Parts: sequence; structure tokens; C-alpha cells
Amino acid sequence: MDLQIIPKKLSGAVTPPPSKSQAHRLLIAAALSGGRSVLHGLADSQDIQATRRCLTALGAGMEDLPDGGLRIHGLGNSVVQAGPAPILDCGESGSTLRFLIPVALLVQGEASFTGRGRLMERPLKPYEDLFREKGVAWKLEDNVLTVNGGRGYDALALDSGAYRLPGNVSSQFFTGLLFALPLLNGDSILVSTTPLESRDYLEMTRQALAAAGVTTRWADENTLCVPGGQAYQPFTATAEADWSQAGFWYAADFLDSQVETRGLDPDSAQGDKVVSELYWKLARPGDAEIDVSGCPDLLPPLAVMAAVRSGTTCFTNAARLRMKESDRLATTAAALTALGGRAEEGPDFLTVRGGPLAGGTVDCANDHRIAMAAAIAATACSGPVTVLGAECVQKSYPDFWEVYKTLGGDIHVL
Ligand SMILES: O=C(O)C1=C[C@@H](OP(=O)(O)O)[C@@H](O)[C@H](O)C1
Ligand SMILES: C=C(OP(=O)(O)O)C(=O)O
Repeated sequence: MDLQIIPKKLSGAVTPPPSKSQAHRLLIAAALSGGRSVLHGLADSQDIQATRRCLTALGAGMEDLPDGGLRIHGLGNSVVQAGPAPILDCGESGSTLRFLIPVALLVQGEASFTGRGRLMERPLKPYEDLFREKGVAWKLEDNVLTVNGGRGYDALALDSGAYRLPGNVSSQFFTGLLFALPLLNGDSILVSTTPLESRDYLEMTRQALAAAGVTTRWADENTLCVPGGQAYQPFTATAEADWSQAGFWYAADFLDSQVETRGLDPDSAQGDKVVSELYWKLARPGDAEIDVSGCPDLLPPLAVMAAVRSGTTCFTNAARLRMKESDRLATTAAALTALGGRAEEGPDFLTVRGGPLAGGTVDCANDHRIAMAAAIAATACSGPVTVLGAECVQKSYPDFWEVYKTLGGDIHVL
């Protein structure tokens, strides 16, 4: 779907959708528990559908409740199953794939993972190295990853002990291991061999584990201790509003729309709540530097703010942005440049010079955050903006375009 946006300021109040990161985690913790959990407020985005689908393939029961909640019949120890090897279709969700690989290693025999778009090209090497070293079967062929969890609960391929992996590729590998290691018989430690980036995402994981009664402990800033022999307990929880998506509405406000973002928890474990501080940092004129290693998903909306502010903004420690749904350093720079802005990518940074935006055509590159960034940038353009492939917002924010229209956005389907 291609859209034309006629520049208009937006106005009104918005509650962002429920946190995608939190929803993945609550779903997995509930699916691992030995009973029935109830979750409320899960968004129906493609990524959350992917996690639901994969957990169902592993044997968890999902029951939509009349009040909009979801009852999950957890696997408990029954995650150990014989029978046909499950196929887990992760769609385009990196979180789903990386969170569930260690979980699938708790399953007897083979499990296969498939994906679409760029998913299977996104890094998996830290897992591959780690699991091969531990003798876990790992085969990635024709975009299908097959792992083998071993011969049953007392003969699992996954063993407790020390897990060492780089902390600068994706925190999602740590989250995946954090889900599986508590279920092993012995204690484990999870060590980041480089300074750990996206650390707040691990706090979100620990919070979801804690909701299910599973404990972990930081031994130092790069080491987590995971006691074995734990059991996930069923629980009830409601997903919080999503600070990463709120970033786009903060950006709209920055660009002189009157958008009030509601329903966010200022004490959330979501690291992207830092957008409320960065907004004010960018509101001060002059050159600015922002380290995005802890908040990679905020780069597209922050870059839109940078495109109109007075001064040059350099976003640093951003190499990981190249490994998302698109190469986000390239696609963010391309989107701003296409609209008449000035942005240049470096190997691990993005520099944006403030100035007027004219309008033009943005190719979303199948990346939801580029589509939303283009939509917000359009509000400050002097001419129309064409957004190619605008349906990709379904990945994380299915009603983004409806909300945009409700706020007064002028959109036409081409
Ligand atoms: O754990 C999570 O929920 C996420 C972690 C981050 O990835 P990296 O740790 O790979 O940067 C983030 O970009 C992604 O959208 C969601
Ligand atoms: C990178 C993202 O998600 P994932 O890694 O789960 O695909 C995202 O939502 O921007």
C-alpha cells in the first residue's frame, strides 16, 4: 500500500499500543508456566501474532476471552514432547526467533524455525557459536533453522553452566537464554563478553520472569546468575503502553503538532522511556550527541526531531541499527534525504543536520519504524510526502494510520 500525505499539523491525545517487548515476554513466561495465566492488553500486531503462533506450535493453549484478555494454558514440563517436530513461523520478528530458540531446545527432538523478509539474515551467530560449542545440533539451510533439543527432559542437549556471548550484537540472545536456563536442573551464569548494550531489555525480561515467580540475579554489570530447577508459575498481567511507539508521538509534538501522549508509565522498565528526556535535550539549540546503544528503536523518531532542530545531532554507538528490519542507519538517512533533509550515515553513527523539510517519496524498505518516521516528518514538510509500502506498520502498530488520521492527518491511498 502506497500513501500520499498532505502535510498537516496533528492535534489530540494518543495512548500508544501495548508494549510489544513486554507482550512477547509475558506470553513466553505464561506459556512456560504449569497452569493457566491471563494476559490483558496484548496488541494484535504481526510480531505478537508470531509469538502466539510459535508458542501454540510448541503446544501451549491460547484462548481469547470475551473481555479481550487471553488465557494461556502453559506447557509446564510438558514442553518436553515427542511427536512431529514443531515448525515455528516467526514472521519477521527477531524477538520471537531469538527468544524461542533456547525454549525450543527444551523440547525433545527437532524444532524448526522459519521467517520472512530479512529475518533469517539477521544475526544468529552468537547462538550458533555457543550451541555448537556445547554440542547442540544447529542447521541453517534455505532459510530454515533446525535445532535439536536432545532426547527428553533428563537428556536435554541444553545443559546448565556458563554461557558466554558478546553483548553488542543483540540483547535478544540473552533474553532467550534467560527464559530457558531457569528450567535446567543446575545453576547457570550468563556472561556478556563485551559491555552489554540494550541492558534495559534484560530488565524487562527479568520483570516478566519475576511475574512468573522465576528469579535471576546480577553478579556484576555483565554477569547474570540463573538458579536452575525453577518452575514458572501461572500469573495475571496487563501489558503497559509502549514507550518505543510513544517516541513517534513525542516527535510529532516536537515538530509543532499538539499531541499529548497518554497512558505511559514513567517508572516503566522499558529503556525507551528515555525519549521523554531526549526530547528536552534536542529542544535546546546547538550540536548534540546521543548514544543510542541503550535505545536503538528510538533512532528513527529521534532522527526526525534532529532533522528540524537548530544544530547538528550525532547518534552514536548505532552499529546494531544495521541489523533490524532494514539497515536503519541507511534507511533513516535515505528517508530524511528524500524529504529534503540532511543526514549522513557512518559505520556506527548517523549525523543529522537540522533545516527545512520539503517533501518527497520515502521507500519504507519494509520497516515499520521508517514508515512511522516518514509520517511524522511529513507534518513538517512544505510539500506532499509519498510513503511506499506503508502497510509495514502492521509489524508493531496495526492502527497507526487510523490514529494518524484521527489526529487530523491527511492521508490518501494511491
Ligand atoms: O528485547 C527486545 O524486546 C528488543 C530488543 C532490542 O533489540 P537488540 O537488543 O537487538 O538491540 C530492540 O531493538 C528490539 O526492537 C526489541
Ligand atoms: C527490531 C525490532 O523488532 P524485532 O527485533 O523483534 O524484529 C523492532 O521492533 O524495531
